[in-house]
Amino acid sequence: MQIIDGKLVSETIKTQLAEKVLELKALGKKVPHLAAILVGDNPASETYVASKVKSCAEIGYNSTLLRFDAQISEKHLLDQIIALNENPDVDGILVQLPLPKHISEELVINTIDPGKDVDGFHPMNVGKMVSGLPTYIPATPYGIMLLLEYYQIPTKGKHAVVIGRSHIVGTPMSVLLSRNAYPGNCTVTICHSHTHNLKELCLQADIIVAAIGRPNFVTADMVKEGAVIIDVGINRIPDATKKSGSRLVGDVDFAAVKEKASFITPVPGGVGPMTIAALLKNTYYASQGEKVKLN
Ligand SMILES: Nc1nc(=O)c2c([nH]1)NC[C@@H]1CN(c3ccc(C(=O)N[C@@H](CCC(=O)O)C(=O)O)cc3)C=[N+]21
Repeated sequence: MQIIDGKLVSETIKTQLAEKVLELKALGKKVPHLAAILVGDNPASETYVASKVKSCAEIGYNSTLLRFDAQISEKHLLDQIIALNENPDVDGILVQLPLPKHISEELVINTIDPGKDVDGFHPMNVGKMVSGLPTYIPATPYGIMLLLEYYQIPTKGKHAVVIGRSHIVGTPMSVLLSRNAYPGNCTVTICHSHTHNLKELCLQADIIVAAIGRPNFVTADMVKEGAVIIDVGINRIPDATKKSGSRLVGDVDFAAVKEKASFITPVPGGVGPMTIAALLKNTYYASQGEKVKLN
């Protein structure tokens, strides 16, 4: 069994991007600039946005963090996005989700210039991804594809079971795993809350992508010997032994499942850091007027 080191791979990618920034600087060109919008004071969102901004600084990108309180009007938020769309110095725009209930996520995403939509959530970019055209790929599935490639994990003809059908992870992941390229060419089963025979399907899986948002959802009795396990979960659970009073766990019972897996991503240190690395790659492409080409 091999533990997939997402922290290491993300650092490798960040080092490559930092070198590209130095090249741009040497040519007297502008460095990539990511603008992040954070609405409200959800502590998890604050942590994620802070680590995105910190990663930008580490590799030499510019970043702007725009913070608004939860009561911001939808109109005012949309005006901010339009200003970023029109600002030629800004290459990538990220609106941290979830948003307060009075703001339409759909309207917000539709307002972002598709050329600056480094999250890959705009319907035009989703459409391109589904059509197999170069575009910005949502950061979490993109990060997982980069991990599969880095570890040279075989995917052709494999049965991949994706648990969860969100627009951010499960749906794009299933599209990417079934595309005609490497990584890809999997036979994909996408499971969700209405799936009856989840355990049987999982037992047939060569690759399981768990993106449900429930701690210890995938247990050892659901996993075939030698399966590849990708854990997208980020669940904070109470832990009295920790100073913070809580600890981070994924959707997979890591301790038991790792005994059966051929490859497994830990939480933390697996998919999470890769989400940030993939976002930074998208931002680089956006700054160069390019789209992501998955090999
Ligand atoms: N518009 C938008 N784009 C996003 O990409 C987006 C979002 N909204 N909303 C929330 C989710 C979540 N997300 C994570 C990023 C990094 C880690 C990460 O670095 N995790 C570390 C640990 C972090 C910790 O200790 O809390 C790890 O797994 O090792 C996790 C989760 C991006 N998201």
